Amino acid sequence: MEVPGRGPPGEASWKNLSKEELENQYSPSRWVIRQGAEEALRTYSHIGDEATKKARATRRSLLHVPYGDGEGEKLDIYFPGEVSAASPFCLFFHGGYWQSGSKDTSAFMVNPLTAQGVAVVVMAYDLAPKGTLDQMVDQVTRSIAFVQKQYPYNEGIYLCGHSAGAHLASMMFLTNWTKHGVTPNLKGFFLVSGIYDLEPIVYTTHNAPLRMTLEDAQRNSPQLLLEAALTQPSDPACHVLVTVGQHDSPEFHRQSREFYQTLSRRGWNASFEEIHDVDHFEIIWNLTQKDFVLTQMILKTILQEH
Ligand SMILES: N[C@@H](CC(=O)c1ccccc1NC=O)C(=O)O
Repeated sequence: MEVPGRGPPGEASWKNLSKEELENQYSPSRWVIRQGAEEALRTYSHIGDEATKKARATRRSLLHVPYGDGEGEKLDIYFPGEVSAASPFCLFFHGGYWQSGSKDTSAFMVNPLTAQGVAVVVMAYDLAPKGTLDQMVDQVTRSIAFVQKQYPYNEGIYLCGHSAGAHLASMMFLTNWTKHGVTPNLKGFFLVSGIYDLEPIVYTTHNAPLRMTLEDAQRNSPQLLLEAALTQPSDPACHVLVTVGQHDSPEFHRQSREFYQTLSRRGWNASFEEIHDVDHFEIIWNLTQKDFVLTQMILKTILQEH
């Protein structure tokens, strides 16, 4: 598909980018600085794989728990050492442009969080081309409702998503929970290097398996939906941390900044942090480290509130 008509001159708009430049801006691996693109993607999978093996070997867990009837609708729950149904829960949504990644290689944050009394849930959703954006959003919604029903005495549910996973988490700002029979005890969002306006993606090669039309992209863009919504935050105390890596591309920076601004205007208790000296992948794989600045921000937010 051709990139649509150019935006107004002078306006910093993705519509003024050439097709090649748009592809570049939305290819995170081309922006890593310490490795080549391929090597960065391999390191990301390797660290995810090792972190998951370590989490499964050292933490009490429930693996491949069905949250729905679909074949792919499974999640893993990792518990803190002190077994208590009342701990806070952090749900992680992996990235990979809605077409790659797996819960079985995404337990990055499990060890440092469970060590501090936080249960971590890593969920799987149906990747494209099997799953559509609408289905993935529905799966994420149902996985959260499932955790709330299983652990009604939780001390808060926190959502953390990376890249495409941050998009899926941020669609929850717009969920009407009534048809799910439960309102989750949502206390915070950690949105990491996310995409909140899907329209530019329609014109990149990433859309080949997704097959999003412009309407699909708009219906699934929290940036547009929140701008148009008349809704207020369901819980004004619920904290939203929008973060982006210093070495993420300018378009990723713009997406995060604009989404943070919209959340603030809509009355959400939001903050924005550019994480120093990390790229799109380091920002997540460093969550395996308890001393990483973002791990500390997440822990501080969760532990302050209960
Ligand atoms: N082919 C993509 C891969 C990618 O974007 C990605 C890989 C792993 C986790 C998150 C990613 N980005 C967004 O979801 C790239 O250019 O880096």
